[in-house]
Amino acid sequence: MTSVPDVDANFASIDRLLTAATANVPQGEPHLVVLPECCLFFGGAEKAQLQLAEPLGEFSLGSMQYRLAQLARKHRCNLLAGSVPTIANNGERFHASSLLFSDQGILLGDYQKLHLFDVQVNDNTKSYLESRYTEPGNKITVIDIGGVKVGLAICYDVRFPELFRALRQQGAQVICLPSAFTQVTGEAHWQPLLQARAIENQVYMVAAAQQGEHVNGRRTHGHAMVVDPWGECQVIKPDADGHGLVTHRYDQQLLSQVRESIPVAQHNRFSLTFNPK
Ligand SMILES: O=C(O)CNC(=O)[C@H](CS)NC(=O)CCC(=O)C(=O)O
Repeated sequence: MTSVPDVDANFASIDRLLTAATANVPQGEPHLVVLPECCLFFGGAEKAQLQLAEPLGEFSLGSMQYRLAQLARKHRCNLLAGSVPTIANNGERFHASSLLFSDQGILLGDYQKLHLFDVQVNDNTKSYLESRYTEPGNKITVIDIGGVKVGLAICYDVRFPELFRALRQQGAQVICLPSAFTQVTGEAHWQPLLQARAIENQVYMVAAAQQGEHVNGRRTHGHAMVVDPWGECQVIKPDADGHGLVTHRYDQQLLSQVRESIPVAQHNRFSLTFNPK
């Protein structure tokens, strides 16, 4: 997507994309659609995201969350909304939350971005300070969808392989990575990072992405793709307005075969610790 700082306009784009994404899905098969980071609001003032933030809908859904749930029901797909703002610290900050809705519109799980992008980049933005308004999360999330374990991570998280190893150790077979990579870092690092995480953990990486030039002049890299556990990539072909989708079928046999032939989980001699602050 090339999301804009206009929630309604992004919802209209998502509705159109979901129509296309679900057109050829066989009845009764579990289907997961992954949207990019900041799918509902991107390219505006960062502070605006704070104003949009809703409480995490554990008991009742906020209005953006409700609309996402309705879309999941309408299109009969499990829907991962890559990072929407949820309230943190009594409204002083927000979490970049990934929310996973079932095809019945039930909130199945959530994840808050753990690693924040406070980074200097040689582009027209120069200096990114995500932690200005965003509160990092403190948990790891793996969710079962139709018998397949789906782990969640967001964008800059992809540079921290320990998170992905932890997700694999918690059973992940698919890892979703909604992203808004910068054009400069994306050109150099996006695909090799995705392939590395897929190959070393023997998982599918489903990497949705913002792409193109946004209203505030920010440029994102795009090249959304699915990488299979062998490292093979299926890359998106966006249409003229920068939107697009790529579809891939989950192959349990391929995953098992890769894990059996190269048993890294058994050979690994390191153990992990996670320090939530
Ligand atoms: O700020 C927002 O509105 C939404 N958030 C983002 O776009 C985030 C944080 S600025 N982007 C990234 O994490 C890019 C990572 C990246 O490009 C890399 O790791 O190289």
